[in-house]
Amino acid sequence: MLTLDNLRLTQNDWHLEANLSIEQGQHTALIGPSGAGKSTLLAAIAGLFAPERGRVLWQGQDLVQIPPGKRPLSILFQDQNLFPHLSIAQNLGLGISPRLRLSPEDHQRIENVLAATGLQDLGTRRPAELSGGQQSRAALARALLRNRPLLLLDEAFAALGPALKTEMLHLTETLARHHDFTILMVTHDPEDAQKLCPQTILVADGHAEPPQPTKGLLSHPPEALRRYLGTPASSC
Ligand SMILES: Nc1ncnc2c1ncn2[C@@H]1O[C@H](COP(=O)(O)OP(=O)(O)OP(=O)(O)O)[C@@H](O)[C@H]1O
Repeated sequence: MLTLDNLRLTQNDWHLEANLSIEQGQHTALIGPSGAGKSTLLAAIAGLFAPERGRVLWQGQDLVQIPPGKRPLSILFQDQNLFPHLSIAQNLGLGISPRLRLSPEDHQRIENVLAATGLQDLGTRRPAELSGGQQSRAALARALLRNRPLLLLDEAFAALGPALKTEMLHLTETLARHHDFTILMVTHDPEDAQKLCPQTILVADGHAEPPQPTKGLLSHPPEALRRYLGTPASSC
C-alpha cells in the first residue's frame, strides 16, 4: 500500500496537502487543474521534491529518507529521457549497470523486455532512429527492467496521437497487471483515466483527495473538477 501521511508540499505561496492511501496493484489517475500540483506530488513520491512535512510510505516503510534511485518505483515523463548517443539496448542496460557491465543473463533480460514491449530487433538502434511510439515503448521497457513495484506516469504518453496513446495505455495496463505494478498516472484527459484507472485522485484547491471511483467522479464532478473539465453545471 502507498500512503501519503499528513503530506504537505510548498513552493513559495503554493501548498498542497495529501492524506490518502492506495492499495497495492491499483491503477490510479491524478486529475485536476493546471498548476494544482499533480506533477509536484509525483515528484515528492519519487524523491525529486522534498515535502515540507509528512511521510510517504510504501508497504509501511517511510521513503522520505531514501534517495530517488533507491526508491521502489520508476517514473516516466513525456520527455522519455533516453540517452541519444546510446543504443536502445544500452539505454536499458544502464538501468542494470551504470557502467554497462552486463552478464549474459542481463542481455537476456534486455531481450525479453524488448520483446514484451514489441521492440524485438530494434535494440541496436539509437533513440532518434525510433518513432515517437517506439521511444515510449523503450521508456516503458526500461521501467519494466527496473522491476520496481510502483510505476509513476507523468503525462508519459501525452505527445502521442490518439490511437498510439490508447495502444500504449493498453500495453502499460497489460504489463502492469502481469507484474502486479501499482500505477499512479497524471493525465489531462478524462478518457485516459477511464481507460486505465478504476479510481482517480482529484488534485485541486490545495488538496489531493483520497481516490474515488473514476466513473462516478467524472459523471458527477465536484465544482473544481467541473470548472477544469469545462462541463456545464446543467449536465451534472
Ligand atoms: N520550479 C518551480 N518553482 C516555483 N514554483 C513552481 C515550480 N514548478 C512548479 N511550481 C508551482 O507549483 C505549483 C504546482 O505545479 P505542478 O507542475 O505540480 O502542477 P500540475 O498540476 O502538474 O500542472 P500541469 O497540469 O499544468 O502540469 C504551481 O503553482 C506551479 O506554478
